[in-house]
Amino acid sequence: MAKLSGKVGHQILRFGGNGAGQILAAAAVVLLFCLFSGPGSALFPEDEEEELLSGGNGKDFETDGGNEGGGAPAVGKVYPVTIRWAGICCSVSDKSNKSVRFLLEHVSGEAKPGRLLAIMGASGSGKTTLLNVLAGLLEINGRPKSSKFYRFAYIRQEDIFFSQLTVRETLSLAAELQLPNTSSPEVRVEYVNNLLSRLGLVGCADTNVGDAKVRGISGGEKKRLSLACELIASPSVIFADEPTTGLDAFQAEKVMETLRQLAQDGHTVICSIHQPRGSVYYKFDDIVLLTEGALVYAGPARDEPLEHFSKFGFVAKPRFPFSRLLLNYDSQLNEFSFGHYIIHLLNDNHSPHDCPLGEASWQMA
Ligand SMILES: Nc1ncnc2c1ncn2[C@@H]1O[C@H](COP(=O)(O)OP(=O)(O)OP(=O)(O)O)[C@@H](O)[C@H]1O
Repeated sequence: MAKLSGKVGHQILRFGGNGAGQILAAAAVVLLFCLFSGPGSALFPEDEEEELLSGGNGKDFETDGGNEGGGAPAVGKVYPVTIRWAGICCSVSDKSNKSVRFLLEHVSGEAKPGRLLAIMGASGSGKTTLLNVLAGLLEINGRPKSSKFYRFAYIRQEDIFFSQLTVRETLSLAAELQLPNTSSPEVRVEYVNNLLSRLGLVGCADTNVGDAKVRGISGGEKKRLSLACELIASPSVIFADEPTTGLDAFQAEKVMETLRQLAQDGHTVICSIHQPRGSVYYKFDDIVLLTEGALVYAGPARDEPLEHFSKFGFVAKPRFPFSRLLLNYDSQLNEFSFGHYIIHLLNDNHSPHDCPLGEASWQMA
């Protein structure tokens, strides 16, 4: 069984001030970019990790494709990577080590290149925990976090930028630090222009990023700028933790459309999401549904989960054309979001502990 070793991640740092302080702050930002934003996400094979991690149920975490020849892949080239996981467990113990709480129990699934996978479930169901396990930020089945055979990007809920740089300056700085020294300034400028265009950031390219005090670009633009900075390292896999949190419907849809586009460009994209609107939900290719750390569905998105659950006698009614299946639970109308729909099913008939491998274990009482 896994022990949750705590989250490993980038630090959140803010800089401000004027004059010399500003220059020092900018220098600090450059240094921090080197430390935290460089091709740091790009991890390459270590001999001891060539053997795939193995748990009680056999292989529990496995990747196909990637950088098989070893060494860094060429900049700009995205190597297709499939990630499969089975029997993932994750637990935390209290300080005295007397009681153990399972955050994930025997969770399985698959993420493929060219497809956008959403990890869905109610608040506290284990979405971020699973994302962190898959991204190698937590221990897996009691073993230290694994090295990856491929480049990956992790987009956090909080966006970390130097507020007084423009979008173009932010990307140029990231490109300066991440592209090989051999690339000429002209190549880097063209690279940045391409990224601005690909991520829909041309219109705000010369706007300051801004912060809570000084208005800058919108939340959705910040999220797309985060993606743009990460894309410089040509990640095979993109992890995004709740990428639509805090965004209005329009911006949320634009961010998800960008992620869908990146999947179509060959990246394997995995995001966690709490309660997507119908218009966002229909961008997903695959979903993993969790409740209380247990898997209740892993497979194609769209109408297939509904068909799956209808086999067990559960039917969700549409309310709006663009948000069917995906509403908050409304006891008067008896309509459910996916998360609540599944919790209802579990509470009535099962405990999550009866659900080791999703589909196979689902039987109506
Ligand atoms: N380091 C930790 N120590 C103890 N409990 C933890 C730890 N990390 C997560 N948890 C607990 O595990 C459960 C799942 O957390 P997680 O953040 O994965 O949920 P989530 O589905 O992403 O929720 P949300 O949608 O609210 O972000 C929660 O009850 C949380 O309190």
